[in-house]
Amino acid sequence: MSNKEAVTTSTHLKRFYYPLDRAVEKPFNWRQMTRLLQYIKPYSKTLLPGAMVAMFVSMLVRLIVPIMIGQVVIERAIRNEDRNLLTSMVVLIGFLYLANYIANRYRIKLVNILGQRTIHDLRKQLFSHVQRLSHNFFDKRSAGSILVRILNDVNSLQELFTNGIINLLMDILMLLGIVIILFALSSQLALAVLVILPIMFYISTKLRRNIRKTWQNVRIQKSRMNSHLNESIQGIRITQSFSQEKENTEFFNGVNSDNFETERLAMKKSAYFGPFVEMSNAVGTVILISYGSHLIINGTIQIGDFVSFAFFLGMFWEPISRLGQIYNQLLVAMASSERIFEFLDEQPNVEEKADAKSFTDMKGSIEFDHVEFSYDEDRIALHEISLNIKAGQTVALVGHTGSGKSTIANLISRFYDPTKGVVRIDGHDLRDMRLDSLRNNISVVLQDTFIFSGSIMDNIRFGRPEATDEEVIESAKVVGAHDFILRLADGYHTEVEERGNILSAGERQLLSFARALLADPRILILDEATASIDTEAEMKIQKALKKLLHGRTAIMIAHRLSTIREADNIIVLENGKILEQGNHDELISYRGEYYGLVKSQFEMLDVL
Ligand SMILES: Nc1ncnc2c1ncn2[C@@H]1O[C@H](COP(=O)(O)OP(=O)(O)OP(=O)(O)O)[C@@H](O)[C@H]1O
Repeated sequence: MSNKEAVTTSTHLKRFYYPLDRAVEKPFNWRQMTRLLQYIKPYSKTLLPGAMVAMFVSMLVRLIVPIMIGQVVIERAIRNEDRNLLTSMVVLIGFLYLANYIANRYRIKLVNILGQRTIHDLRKQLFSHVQRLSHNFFDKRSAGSILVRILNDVNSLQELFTNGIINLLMDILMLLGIVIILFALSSQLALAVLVILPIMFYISTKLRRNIRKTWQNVRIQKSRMNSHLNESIQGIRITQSFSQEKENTEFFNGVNSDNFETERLAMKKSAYFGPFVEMSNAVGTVILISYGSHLIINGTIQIGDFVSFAFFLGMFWEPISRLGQIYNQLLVAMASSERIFEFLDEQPNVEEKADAKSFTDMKGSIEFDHVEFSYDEDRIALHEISLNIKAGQTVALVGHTGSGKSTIANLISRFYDPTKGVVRIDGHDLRDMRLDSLRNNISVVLQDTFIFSGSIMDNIRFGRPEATDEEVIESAKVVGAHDFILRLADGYHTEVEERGNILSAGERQLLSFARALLADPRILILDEATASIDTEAEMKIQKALKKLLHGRTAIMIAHRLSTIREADNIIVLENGKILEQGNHDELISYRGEYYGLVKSQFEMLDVL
């Protein structure tokens, strides 16, 4: 089955399929390989030397023993019936094999630790780097595709780091050693036996390439299945609410069957390889026996050499077949590492200057000075925005969906930099300031509050990890969350699973207020939650809000008139431009867009 076939079997599943992560392997590239090897460098003085010594010991034993058997045991001890020599040789060979066993165990242990450490380091570096990247990086990618890189791509390097690199070295040296010895023992016999090598190489390369392709398909299918599962579980509530379980199951069955089919094919093809290597071995042995015995009879070689030769020939196919496997690993590693390095080379758009200053005692005045911004080159999200927000003021941003409200909030937190113009806080251009000192002074409360898995206590403490339990409880009391928290099974220690599904929308909102209050920011950005909250909860939230806003600069993306009315300044946006601004009374008397908005809300209430 070709790549294309495998991918299009379930065409309805295109959405679970990340084009970025398609290439499963890439041609070998030295520059990339050198970069990969850098990850082993920290262990070049600790784990690597031990593994190399162990590898050499084991190689030496495996090369010496067959020679000892041929030259000493057969040609001297047996031929001369020297029992003493025979006994000491048996003991010596026994010891050598024991040394080989110890060296192998030691090598495997060290190489495993080496592989795991490098993978651990790489994943750590990748995660902390990705975490620092700017919002625009995440805008362009699905969470699934980022997940695939941090998990699957890094995993696929593990095999290379654990066994691949050391085995590669060992197999190349071993093969070289065997060929030299075979020719030294009998060049005639070596030539005769190795005649099948090019044929075997040709067939095995073809076979391997074919097998590799089928495994590529398996990986693509697995990646799709992961993505589908991820989306299905995350979106289970929507699926159930639209009664789409049956369709969803059909989707899953589709991917599952594709996965089964490709895996079955891959297994079937892989099963040819082992017997093929054995077959080559058998052909080699037949040539060895027929031609070798002829050479013994006419006295060209001795029996001892013949026996050693047979031993080495038996050892010859193993490194050859393993080298093919390592080559595959290398190609897969090339594709994975290219994607990993692409992430690592990605620089945050929002950069911090080397001499960036910190805010000390931020007051919280905000200024937009002729700010223009676009997410994409072809669409401007904010046009020439100029506004002044005094420290401690509450400003409501009002406007139709897509008018640019969240964009303004994003620029204040410096999740993006303006394309033109300057955003200032306390008179400082944000681009001159340290990001942590800016964001430590800002709390963002989003409409869809993100609750992390952990206890209620941990979740409130998120913005200020050093806060004491008493401080957490106090902030929950201030925003009126204390009562509902006490009603939960374990109070503040109740475990809320990822996204806080056990809490109601209003409770989640109160929790996020407590979180914001505890962080004690100078600037608060609130994306107002609306629809899901009943009147009683809304009143509670309004009360909580008052406490939260007290003494801070607040930017509210407001939908409810009750909130907007209280704001010191209301900014009405349309298509990224400021249409009008002023307080409620001023804007009502102006009878513009805002007036229309208020009127339509009242009309709606009348209808109700
Ligand atoms: N990450 C993004 N990448 C590209 N375009 C974006 C992105 N976020 C928003 N936009 C676009 O920028 C414009 C302003 O969006 P913004 O989110 O600021 O609107 P909003 O007023 O907050 O809308 P809403 O009330 O629906 O939240 C819209 O046209 C939107 O499509």
